[in-house]
Amino acid sequence: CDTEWGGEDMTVSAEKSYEIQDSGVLTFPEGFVWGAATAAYQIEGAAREDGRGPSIWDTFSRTPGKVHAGHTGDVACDHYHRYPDDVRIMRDLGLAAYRFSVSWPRVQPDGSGPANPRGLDFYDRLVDELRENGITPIVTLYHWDLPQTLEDRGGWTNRETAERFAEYAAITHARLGDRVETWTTLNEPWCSAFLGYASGIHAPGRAEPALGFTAAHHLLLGHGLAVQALRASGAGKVGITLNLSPVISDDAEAAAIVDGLQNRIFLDPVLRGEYPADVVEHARRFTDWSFVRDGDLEIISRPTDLLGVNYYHPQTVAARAGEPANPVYPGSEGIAFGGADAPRTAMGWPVQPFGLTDLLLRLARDYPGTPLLITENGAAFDDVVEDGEVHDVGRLSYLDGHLRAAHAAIQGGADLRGYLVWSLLDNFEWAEGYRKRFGIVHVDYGTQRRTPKDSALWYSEVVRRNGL
Ligand SMILES: OC[C@@H]1[C@@H](O)[C@H](O)[C@@H](O)c2[nH]c(CCc3ccccc3)c[n+]21
Repeated sequence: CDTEWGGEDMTVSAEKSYEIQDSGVLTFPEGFVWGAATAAYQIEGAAREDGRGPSIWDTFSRTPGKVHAGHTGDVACDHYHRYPDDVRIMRDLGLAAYRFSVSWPRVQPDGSGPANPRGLDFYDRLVDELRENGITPIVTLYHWDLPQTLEDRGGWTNRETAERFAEYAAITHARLGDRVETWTTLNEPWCSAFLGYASGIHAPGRAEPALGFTAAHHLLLGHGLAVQALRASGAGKVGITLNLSPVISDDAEAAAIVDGLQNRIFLDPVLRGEYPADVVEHARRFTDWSFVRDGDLEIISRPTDLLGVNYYHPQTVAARAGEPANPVYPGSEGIAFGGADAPRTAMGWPVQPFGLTDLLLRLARDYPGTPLLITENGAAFDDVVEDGEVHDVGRLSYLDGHLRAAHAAIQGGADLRGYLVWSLLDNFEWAEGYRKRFGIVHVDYGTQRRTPKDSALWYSEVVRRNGL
């Protein structure tokens, strides 16, 4: 594959530097962590129960036209009440770990001030249920459900939100830290900033390119302040989860712009303590970066113990004169997106497992010393329940290919510690609502019946064997 990286000469040789083994037995390292991932707003429901306050996704999903068919997270998978059943499914599948997010508006309904004890009580119950079933909890503190009250004050475009986030982190760790060892601060700040504030595609639905950069910085500052708060509270392992995509292009300049806006704008501040110079320059037409204050980058780059990697597919781009900017990549005029020659998932995303190997090897090369954890990888396909079974061959094949790609990266020297499939359950897929299913377990939203799909049964075998 001819993958171009941005910045220094990152061209991966045209010849692959690795081989994805597509047959035979593959064994993962001893202690490799196998699990699944979800997020609060996507599965919990109970949107107004036990004192939970409104989040920007409660507001956004009620805004006409923003979410498919006006779907909301009011009920979702009713996980708030059905979590014992869901934990039992994970136990029966033999999963070792479960990544879930804590709902900030459950813990602090207005995003600040004293904790709502009943909100924390739910996570107490969940963590205890997981540990009683031999499953390690991995907590995401922020998976997009910002308390609406904070958005009313500017949300992530307001620096104070970063400070509120650190307070929320401290409160949550104080309650759960004796039983939760692994914490990630943010899930995908790129989505929060560039889907939420630059393009309006996600909550809070603001569409001003400049705000994407301001929000990105305050999200990163919130990450750094939360890391400080977690360390002060005695946290074990702390990290951040980023959605990262290798960029495939014949045009090095287009590749560098997209790689910078998607990947390096977050990787470099967190792992190198600086914004990439080419991105700073590129964004000058939108922002003067005056929101960056002395000392911010030192806070943002506080040492962490792991990097959560969410990978779904590469970005294929080409230079094309006259192409309008892609709103989630401010300043991308003249760059055409898409065009990968590959099978597609139900999201229209290309199935290109080699992109995961390329990504992991690039991280190992450019950001050495940071243990990696695949915190999300998975696929949506249109599933059908037939006689109580779901033969999701497309998803099973996607997962098989990506596990082989992950194994190739480990063989190539990547320090990959685990893999968490997205997602345990079919759930609320943001702007797509419930029409896109990523779960290895099917959810009938009318009855709330769970049905492990063929991919779940296959994955359970992979976990048992620690390999393919
Ligand atoms: O779209 C599948 C999953 C979401 O359900 C997760 O909540 C989120 O963490 C997540 N990130 C990505 C890649 C970035 C992306 C997210 C949403 C829409 C388009 C791209 C895919 N996913």
